Amino acid sequence: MTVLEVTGLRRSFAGLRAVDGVSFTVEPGEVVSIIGPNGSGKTTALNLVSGVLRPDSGQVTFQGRDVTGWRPERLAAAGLSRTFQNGRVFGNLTVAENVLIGLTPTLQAARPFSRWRNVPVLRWASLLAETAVALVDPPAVRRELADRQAKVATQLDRFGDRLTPRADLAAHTLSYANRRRTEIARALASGPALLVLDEPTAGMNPAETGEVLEQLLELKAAGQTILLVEHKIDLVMRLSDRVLVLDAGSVIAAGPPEQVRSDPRVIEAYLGKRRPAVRP
Ligand SMILES: Nc1ncnc2c1ncn2[C@@H]1O[C@H](COP(=O)(O)OP(=O)(O)OP(=O)(O)O)[C@@H](O)[C@H]1O
Repeated sequence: MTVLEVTGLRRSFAGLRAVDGVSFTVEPGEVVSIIGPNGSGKTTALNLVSGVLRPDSGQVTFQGRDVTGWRPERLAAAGLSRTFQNGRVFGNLTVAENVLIGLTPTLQAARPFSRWRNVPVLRWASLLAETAVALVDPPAVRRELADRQAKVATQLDRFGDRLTPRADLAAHTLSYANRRRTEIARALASGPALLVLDEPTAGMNPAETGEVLEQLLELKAAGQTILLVEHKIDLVMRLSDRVLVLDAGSVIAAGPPEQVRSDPRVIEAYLGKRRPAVRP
């Protein structure tokens, strides 16, 4: 079954068409990258897919379900996790606690009636049940929490010795690259059907970028389906099965990396905009 199907997605800001009729699919096990010049609508497209923004029109179908307009936490529980362009971790929580948060959508014993959270009247019952369980601390919840610790360790180990020795440090003490790794580990913790990454190597030096690329290639080899926005073309070329090129909110090219790279419209979109307007 197609993991993600986006049809005719549109979103304007004060008359500016940031995303203007974008359609694409992501199949199981695929890595699909969205590239394009600055301001072409890449992050807005990710925000529409992951529920951070509501589309003006168009449809988002995730694993066969129409999820258009769903909030990010509901999408996370359904199996769509994402990271953000600037890296968002809770600075005062430890690295392990940050990753633990990523497991919240998968909790069952500790979050009874969590299905009711999306029903306006019943969500209070769900919150009350959660509070009661936290106060009583039954054995099933304790077992679930112990199981979570093991899952956190697995996620941290994914990043070699970058995160595991720092598991108990507050996230604000980490280097920028390690904060980004923590964010990816958190997004992966719930075992998402689709991992959405917004510029996972932004602000990283070439060595750090190469390391994250290797980790993403490992994830891909393990069958993880990924949708990403990225500016670093070498990484996109090595990682992607398909590349989607946006310009001024529209898809101007889509296909395998080599095909897209030599597409005259893509070269024009990139190089045309870099040419100085006035020559001395
Ligand atoms: N919340 C907002 N309010 C107003 N305009 C916005 C908002 N978000 C995005 N835009 C505008 O929409 C257009 C697309 O922005 P977007 O951030 O999606 O582009 P991008 O391709 O991700 O850019 P970059 O590569 O620089 O991150 C830009 O012109 C931007 O200024």
